[in-house]
Amino acid sequence: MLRSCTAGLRSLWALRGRREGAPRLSTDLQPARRLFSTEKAVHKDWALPNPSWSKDLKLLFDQFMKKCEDGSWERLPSYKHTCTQKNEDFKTYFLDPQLVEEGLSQAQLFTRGFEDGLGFEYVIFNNNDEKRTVCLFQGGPYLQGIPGFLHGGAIATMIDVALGSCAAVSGGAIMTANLNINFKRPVPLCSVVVVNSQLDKLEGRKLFVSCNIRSVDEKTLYSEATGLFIKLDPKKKFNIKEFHSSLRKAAPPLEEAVVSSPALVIHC
Ligand SMILES: CCCCCCCC/C=C\CCCCCCCC(=O)SCCNC(=O)CCNC(=O)[C@H](O)C(C)(C)COP(=O)(O)OP(=O)(O)OC[C@H]1O[C@@H](n2cnc3c(N)ncnc32)[C@H](O)[C@@H]1OP(=O)(O)O
Repeated sequence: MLRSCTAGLRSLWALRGRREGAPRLSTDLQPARRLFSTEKAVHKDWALPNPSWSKDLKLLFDQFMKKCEDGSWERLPSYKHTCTQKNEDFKTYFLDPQLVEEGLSQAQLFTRGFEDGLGFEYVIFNNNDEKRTVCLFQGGPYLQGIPGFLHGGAIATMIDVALGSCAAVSGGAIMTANLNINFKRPVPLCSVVVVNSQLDKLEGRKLFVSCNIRSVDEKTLYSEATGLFIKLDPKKKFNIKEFHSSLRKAAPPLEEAVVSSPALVIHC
């Protein structure tokens, strides 16, 4: 397992133009490169193969793309910056327009904020009739928890995204109210896993969903989870503008803020 991860890391370094055995560059330690204006204009769909995808991930991707041909399955696109109709609807109905212009200009989707192969590589396929989704996920080296394995928070994030997408297909604008996860086996870093999610029950505004995470050969069950997602009520707009401006008023100098106030770290 560790050997395959090392191989994965080696190919990732190769992709980034780094020679094996070369001294570690200080740039390797820096956070993922941030792009703003150009990417916003391009609206690249990130749920498509890139050179960091392993053979397993590409194979599974091709199999599901074949299933899409008769219309029973569809690939869900994924963007760093909001541009799907669902995201636009969310901003229109639930957020203050001024906040969208000012406060969210640098915002990007958490799971798409890493360079190719280093973080979350995934694609989600949806089967509308069966009310289920399949998420193909390869967790990169920046998602490490215990050496050689994925961080539990990274797994939880992927579960949230997979279950959330399954719920959003039926429910539209939704938010996670509850997640319950059983971590049964550690997930090897850089391996490919399959997250199978399904909508179990729809009760008013409540969507009950569940999923399991398995190895590609289906022999290993890594995790099982259930989630409750709530369809948002347009009458209850989120007033995060007030929250932001009250933070701005109370903001101490940055160095002080980073040390003393976790809320301000989020704000920055
Ligand atoms: C062609 C197809 C295209 C499809 C494209 C799809 C593409 C994919 C798109 C998108 C993918 C999405 C993937 C992203 C995933 C990430 C999501 C997140 O990370 S969300 C951030 C974390 N979550 C929060 O921060 C929420 C914080 N909580 C809240 O804001 C509220 O509590 C909220 C909105 C969840 C509910 O508040 P209320 O005021 O609207 O509703 P109330 O009245 O409180 O609850 C409604 C019902 O739900 C129950 N409920 C609420 N919370 C509950 C809980 N924790 N446990 C049990 N029941 C709960 C209540 O008891 C009530 O039930 P009774 O109707 O009375 O039966």
